Amino acid sequence: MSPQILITDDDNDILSALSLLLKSEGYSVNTANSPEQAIEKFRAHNFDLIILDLNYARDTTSGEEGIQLIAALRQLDETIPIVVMTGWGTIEVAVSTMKNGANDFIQKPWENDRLLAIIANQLKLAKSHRQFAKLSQENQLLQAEFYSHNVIAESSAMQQIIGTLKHLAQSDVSVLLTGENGTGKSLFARLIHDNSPRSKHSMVSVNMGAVTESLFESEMFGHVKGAFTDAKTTRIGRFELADEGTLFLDEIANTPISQQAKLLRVLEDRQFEKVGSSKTQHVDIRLIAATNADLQQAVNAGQFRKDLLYRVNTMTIEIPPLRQRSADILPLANNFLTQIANKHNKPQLTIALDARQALQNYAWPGNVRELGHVMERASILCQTNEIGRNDLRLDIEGEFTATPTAKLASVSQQPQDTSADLRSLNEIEKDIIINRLDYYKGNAIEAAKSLGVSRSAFYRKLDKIKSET
Ligand SMILES: Nc1ncnc2c1ncn2[C@@H]1O[C@H](COP(=O)(O)OP(=O)(O)OP(=O)(O)O)[C@@H](O)[C@H]1O
Repeated sequence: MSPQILITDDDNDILSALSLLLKSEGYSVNTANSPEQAIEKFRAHNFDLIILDLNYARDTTSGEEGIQLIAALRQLDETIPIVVMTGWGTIEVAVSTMKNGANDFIQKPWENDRLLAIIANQLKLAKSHRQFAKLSQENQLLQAEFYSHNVIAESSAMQQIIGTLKHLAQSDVSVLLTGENGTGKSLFARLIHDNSPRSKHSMVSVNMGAVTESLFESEMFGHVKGAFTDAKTTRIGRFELADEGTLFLDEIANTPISQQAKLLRVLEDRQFEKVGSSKTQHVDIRLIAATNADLQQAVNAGQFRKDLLYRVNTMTIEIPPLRQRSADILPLANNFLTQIANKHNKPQLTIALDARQALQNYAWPGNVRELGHVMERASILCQTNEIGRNDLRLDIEGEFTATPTAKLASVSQQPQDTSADLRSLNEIEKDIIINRLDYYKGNAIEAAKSLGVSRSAFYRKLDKIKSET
C-alpha cells in the first residue's frame, strides 16, 4: 500500500499543487483546509506523514494555529512525521516548531525535489522507529520465554504428529493444540511457525491465563498515549506485534468470558482499534491456540463462546501425554542432560540402567516439563558421572504422590528399596504389568496405553506371564 499523506493548508491552490505532485510520485493524498478538519481526518484515517501550514485564517504570520495543531496531533500520535511549511520570513517560527513536535520544515515556495527528499527521509525514519519499537517489545517477550528448538520425537505417535504439523504449517489454517500441561504444545506451536512461510516474521505468544481482565484490551490491541491514567506512551499490542507472523494464544480456555467477543471480532475480521483510538487497524496473522482444557465442555458450561471455539479449532491436534509414548522418555531425558551440560559447561551425565527403568515406569503427570525438572534436579544430586535411580527422587518426594497418576508411578516402581532389588528384568516387567493392570482395574487397553506399548504387545506379555505362573 502506498504511504498516506495528509496535507493541511487553507490555500486551495497549494493543496491542489501539492496533491498533484505527491500523487505523481505514487503517494496517496488527503487534504484538509483547516486545523479542525485536519484533526477530524486524522482521527478517522491512518496516515503515514502530515504536511501542514503554520498559518490559517486567524492571522498570517504568527504560526500560532499551526503550533496548536502540532500539539493536538502529538497528543494523538507521538510518532507520525510532521513536516511544516512556512512562508518567507517565518523561518524562526518553523525552527521553534521543531522543538515542539515537528520533524522537519520546508519554505514556500518549495522546491519539488527538496520536498520529495524530505518526505522520503521522514517516511524511512518513521519506519525504522516503528521497527525498533516492535523489536524491543518482541525482545522483552522473548526474554520471558525460553524454548528449545530441538524437538525430540522418537515414538511413532509423535513422528506422525510432527509430520502433520509440518504439513499444516504450509497453509494458513488456524490450529488448536490440545493436551495435558507440559506435553510440548508451545514448542509445537513454534515448530509450526518455523516451518511456515511466515517464519521470517515474529511468532508472538500470549498466555491468556496471565492477562488480567482489566488490561486485556491494552495488552492485545495496544493503547494510545493518554487512553487511561497509566498510558504514558503509545503501546503496541500483541496483535500488531504479530502482524505478518503468527499469534500463539496459549491457555485459550482462560480468556475471560467478558473479553471473548472482542477476541472473536479481531479473529474474524482481522481488524481492531487501539484503546483510546477510533482508528481501525488491520492485521495479517496466522492463529495458533493451545489448551489443556476440554473446550467443548467449557462451551457446554457457558464458560467459552461456541463461535470462538469454531474460530480457533479449524484443525485440532492432540499432543499425547508422555506416559503414552514411552519411546520418547529416554531420548528426551538425554536431551535435557545435553542442555544442562552445555549450560554449565560440564561433561554430559549418563543414566544408569535402574534410573532408566524408573524413568520409563513413572507416569509423568507433569509430562515433558516435569521430566526436565527431574533431570535438572538429578544432575545436581548426582555425585558421580552417572545418574542413578535414587538421584531421580521419583518415589520419594511428596509432590509425586499427590495425584492419582503419581500413585500409579509409585506402584510401578516397587520395590522401593533399591539396594535389595536383585530381581531379573523379567520379574521387574512382570511386577510392573501386574501393578499397572491393578491400577486400571483390569482394563488392559488403558494399562497398555499408560506403558506406551501396543495392545497386542501388552496381551503377548500377559500371555507370557500367565504361562509362567
Ligand atoms: N518433544 C519435545 N522435545 C524437546 N523438548 C520438549 C518436547 N516437548 C516438550 N519439550 C520441552 O518441555 C517443556 C514444556 O513444554 P511446553 O511448554 O511446550 O509444554 P506445554 O504443553 O505448552 O505446557 P503448558 O500446557 O503448561 O503451557 C519445554 O521446555 C519444552 O521445550
